[in-house]
Amino acid sequence: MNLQSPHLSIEMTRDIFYCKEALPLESGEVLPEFQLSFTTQGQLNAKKDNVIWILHALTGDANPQDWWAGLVGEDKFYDPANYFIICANYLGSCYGSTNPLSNRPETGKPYYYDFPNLTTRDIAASLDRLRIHLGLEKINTVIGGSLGGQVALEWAFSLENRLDNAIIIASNAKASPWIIGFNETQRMAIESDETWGREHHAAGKKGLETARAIGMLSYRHPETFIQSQSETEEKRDNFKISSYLRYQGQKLANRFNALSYWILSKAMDSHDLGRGRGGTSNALACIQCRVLSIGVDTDVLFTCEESRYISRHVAKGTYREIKSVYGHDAFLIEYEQLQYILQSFYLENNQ
Ligand SMILES: CC(=O)SCCNC(=O)CCNC(=O)[C@H](O)C(C)(C)COP(=O)(O)OP(=O)(O)OC[C@H]1O[C@@H](n2cnc3c(N)ncnc32)[C@H](O)[C@@H]1OP(=O)(O)O
Ligand SMILES: N[C@@H](CCO)C(=O)O
Repeated sequence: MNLQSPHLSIEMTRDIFYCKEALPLESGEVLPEFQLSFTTQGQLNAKKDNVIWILHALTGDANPQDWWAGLVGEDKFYDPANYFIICANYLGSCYGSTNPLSNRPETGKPYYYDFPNLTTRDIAASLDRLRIHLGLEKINTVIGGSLGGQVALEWAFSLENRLDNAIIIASNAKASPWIIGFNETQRMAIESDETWGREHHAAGKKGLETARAIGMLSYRHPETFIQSQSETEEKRDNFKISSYLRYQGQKLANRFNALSYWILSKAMDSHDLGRGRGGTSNALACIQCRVLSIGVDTDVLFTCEESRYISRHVAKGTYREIKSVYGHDAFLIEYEQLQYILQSFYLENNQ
């Protein structure tokens, strides 16, 4: 009797894609070369129709089994036994892809503050280079939340009939002034760090702590904190929420880089699927694949209305909603609802 699980053979592969061809950016600047760190799990099937490409949010990395553990992995909804699952760290991010701390090919020294501004369209274009390198002519699904949803939507537009499904969670077709405002206050916090401007890998680290604390307020909902951070004693100072936000700031600053945060938050701000394409409604109408747009009822950053807008304007759109106390970040937490919504979507479309 063979008691060995077939899943034992499913290992995650970590790799680096080196692109030696220049990448022209929307800003007019050109990246002469770049690298992307990426992971794959599972195998491409004979029909080559089981590619699931996962797109991470602002501070995620190429390992969705880590930050989307309830959805990706053995016996999870996206099980490598059935799918060929790919996730790449974005250009600009500090988890193994070309970012402001990478050496500039022309000088051999880090870019630091000269790293070019990126847009979600540029990030999608860099991912497409990786797709071509891997020889994938067809993608079954691109799926991502927040910044990941913005990049997924851009990529869905340019992939045309090479993509079957785009799943866009807690995201939008164009950054709202509200989102840009939140990101601007976070960049102001980074700028006010006296180390910002220095050519050092830790420049802006203290400012990044404050930036994350501000960001956390927008990633949650007042009710989240009523439930988790309310005081049980009468107090005049040293509130739980204060230590929570300080802790979250330190936790992020210890694992992420302020220059990358700056670049990726700017990419989020400049996101506009309709730029140069006659506006968002025209651009959405050109997307050929099925689009499942998922909102979170308590998301105060990317509103449900922005998610509904996507499904209303694409040719083959579906809207679903997660009910949660967690606000925007519910897409990283509410696995049961996500799984139910995804399962229904694929079943409704006979997949
Ligand atoms: C290499 C890498 O790390 S890859 C990147 C992984 N991360 C990502 O991809 C980003 C996406 N993930 C996230 O944004 C988050 O992890 C989420 C949304 C999924 C969950 O957020 P969390 O911070 O884990 O949850 P939550 O808001 O409940 O905070 C819990 C933490 O706050 C701490 N905490 C809670 N209340 C307080 C308080 N009053 N004072 C101080 N600390 C507190 C808890 O002890 C816990 O600490 P821990 O993270 O060290 O275990
Ligand atoms: N919590 C997310 C940002 C909001 O989508 C992240 O850290 O990537």
